[in-house]
Amino acid sequence: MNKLNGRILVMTSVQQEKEAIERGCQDNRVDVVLAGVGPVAAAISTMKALHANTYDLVINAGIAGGFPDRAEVGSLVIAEEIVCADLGAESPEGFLSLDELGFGSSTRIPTESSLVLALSSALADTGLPVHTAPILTLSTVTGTQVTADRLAEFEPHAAAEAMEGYGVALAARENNLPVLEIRAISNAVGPRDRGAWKLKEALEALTSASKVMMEVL
Ligand SMILES: O=C(O)c1cccc(C(=O)CC[C@H]2O[C@@H](n3cnc4c(=O)[nH]cnc43)[C@H](O)[C@@H]2O)c1
Repeated sequence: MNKLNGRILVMTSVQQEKEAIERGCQDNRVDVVLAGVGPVAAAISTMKALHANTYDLVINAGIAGGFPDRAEVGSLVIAEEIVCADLGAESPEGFLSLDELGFGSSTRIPTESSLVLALSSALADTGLPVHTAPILTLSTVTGTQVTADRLAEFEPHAAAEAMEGYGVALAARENNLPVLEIRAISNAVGPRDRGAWKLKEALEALTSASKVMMEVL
């Protein structure tokens, strides 16, 4: 696969994630920028970064919750699609996305499939556990089994949830740029147990993924 000829913007929500990524990718083609937490902060920060400099690819990278039996703690998930999972309306029949409500603004943004394939096979070749699946974006971290089950049913193939992907992807789309989302799983999606989050393992996986990313892109 040809290496990407151009500059890469990596958006990450918190400083620990930024540092983990920078440890893995010391490459002058790459800027790692703090997005803040949540889709709105991420969209605004990404737009600002894209106005300040010229880039050819936008990546959202960080830690995430993994759906049990779909992505284990310590594994990596590469988004084949970025799905905004809480923008819409509740109804007695279940959640209705913005698309279903007919507002015409898609809550699903595809990622760059050739890069997803190249990156996931390179990560698998290095022995890192990697899944390719939709990643959900939510404004609220799931903290109950009821919500976890609802989301797992809403998007049966989603492997992870995080809080920034959709915001970053909207800004990339607005600038006609391809987007990727790469997440290292720190915790299971389910009843809140912040003490059980494996931050060190997830941040190490993020560093390993960043090294491979720079070899591939
Ligand atoms: O407390 C720390 O030391 C620390 C170190 C690194 C990262 C954090 C974060 O809290 C990052 C928040 C970031 O992580 C994503 N995330 C992680 N797990 C989930 C989840 O289960 N559901 C949704 N989002 C998750 C999210 O993108 C946050 O922005 C703390």
